[in-house]
Formats: sequence, structure tokens, C-alpha cells
Amino acid sequence: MSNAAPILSLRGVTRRFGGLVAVRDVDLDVVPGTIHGLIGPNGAGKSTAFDLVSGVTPVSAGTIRFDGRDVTHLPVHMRVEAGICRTFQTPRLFEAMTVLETVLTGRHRHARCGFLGSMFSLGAKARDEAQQTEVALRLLALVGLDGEADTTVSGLSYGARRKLEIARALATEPRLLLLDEVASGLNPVETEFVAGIIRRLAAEGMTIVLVEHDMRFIMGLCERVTVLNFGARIADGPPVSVTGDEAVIEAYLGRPRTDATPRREARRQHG
Ligand SMILES: Nc1ncnc2c1ncn2[C@@H]1O[C@H](COP(=O)(O)OP(=O)(O)OP(=O)(O)O)[C@@H](O)[C@H]1O
Repeated sequence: MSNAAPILSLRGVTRRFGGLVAVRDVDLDVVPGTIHGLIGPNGAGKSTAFDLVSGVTPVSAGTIRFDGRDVTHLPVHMRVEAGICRTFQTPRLFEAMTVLETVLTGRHRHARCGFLGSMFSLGAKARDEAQQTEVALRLLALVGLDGEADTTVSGLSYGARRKLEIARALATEPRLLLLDEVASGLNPVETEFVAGIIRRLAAEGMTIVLVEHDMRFIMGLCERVTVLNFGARIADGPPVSVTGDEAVIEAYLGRPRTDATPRREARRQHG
């Protein structure tokens, strides 16, 4: 693990829904500027972990620190201001908006002219709008949607919606980007394109955490991987060591943990 202080640090993070523990006492450190994978079988607690880090859901216990600051109880918009932004497993977009308008919603906090400013200086307002639009168009070019600025969201393909969600998240200028199953439903060409965007963002210094089921995608991108199962962290390390981990293999193959000892024992006995 790098010596750099983690940009994101979870300690003892737990989330209960009634009797169900969706995330159980999880510790997690994410090194700045890296691509970190968060994997695990269905229902392992990955999206809930993102909800907790982004502030969509409150923790039941534990602390979340971002860039040395305790953000555990900050509301979503203050975490976005601090530099945390996420995408959702199912893109959450407004169907009636255009692609450009959608990205501009992410620029909201960067717009310099508030209501009073716009009343007293129409010139400044127009300049500000032009600047925000320029940034939004650059982001659309980055995600390959530059020809679609005026297209209405309802007319977009699934892959385009995923890319648009990335552009909207980037519009907030995050330092930590949480991508929830960003490659799901994409064809191989689109998947490789999105992987390229992620590599480029990380090369520019952004920290990225990926929740993903596509192992090839994870293995090809991540420096480090954390594995959850039934809400608990069962492994953490470089991708190769994690994929060879017995507990991880069992979690993915769905064998009950009580199987582990006899199977290992049997293997030893059979040389
Ligand atoms: N709002 C909620 N109320 C009750 N239970 C919830 C809620 N959100 C998640 N859960 C439960 O918490 C557990 C973890 O769910 P979560 O969606 O975080 O898993 P996941 O690892 O992201 O799964 P998947 O890979 O299938 O998306 C599941 O058992 C789920 O049913």
C-alpha cells in the first residue's frame, strides 16, 4: 500500500436496514490518484457503501473521512462541494432535458453569477453562462457525446446515458469519483472507451472507486480491490492477490463458509 495518506478512509462503517446489516463494520482506505475497485456478489453491500460515502444514506455506525476531514454526517451537497461525486447503478437523468442542460446542472455551484449578480449585470451573467457552456461542451467531448449536445435525454441509447452521467458527475469537478457499475450494459467497444476515460482521469490525478461486476474491467483498471460479502470486507489488496483468495472464490461461487474447512482439509489429504 502506498505511503500517501488516504483520500478516503472508512472506519467501522455499518449500515443497518431494520434487522438486515447491509454494510458491516467496514474499514477501507483509498490512495489518492488511484483506481480502486469495490467488488462482491449481488447484495454484498457495494451500492450501499457508495450511498454512505456520497451521503445518500446515513451510517448506522462508524466514520468516513475525506481528505483528512470527517464528512460522516455531511449532507450530499456538502460532500459534492468537498469533492465527492458519484454515479448511480441505473442512470438518474431527467428525460426532458437536453444533453447539454444535463451537464450544466452539474456546473451549478461553479456558476459565479447568482440572482442579484444577474439583475445588476446582464453582461457578467452572459459571460458566465458562456464559460459554463464551454466547460460542459468540453466534458461532452471527453465522453464522446459532443455531437449530442441538443439531443433530449429520452432519445439517448443506454450507453450514451451512462456516458452522460459521467459527464454530469465530472462537471462538479470531483476529486473522488464513485462509479457504480458504469460498464454494465455497454458493448465491448463502449466498455473500452469508458475504461479509457477512467484511465485518463486517474492520470490527471483524480481518485476513482469502481463498483463493478465485470472482472476483466476491474482487473484491467484497478491498482487495488476491496471485496465485500454479506456487507463485510473479506479481502483487500492488489487484484491478483484478491482473485486468488480462497474466501473471495467461495463468496463468488456461493458456497457456504462452513464448507471451507472440510474442502481445504480434503484437498490437503489428497495431496
Ligand atoms: N433501502 C434499503 N432498504 C432495505 N434494504 C436495503 C436497502 N438498500 C439495500 N438494501 C439491502 O442491503 C443489501 C445490500 O444491497 P446493495 O444494493 O448495497 O448490494 P450490492 O452489492 O450493490 O448488490 P448488487 O451487486 O446486486 O447491486 C441487500 O440485501 C439489499 O437488499
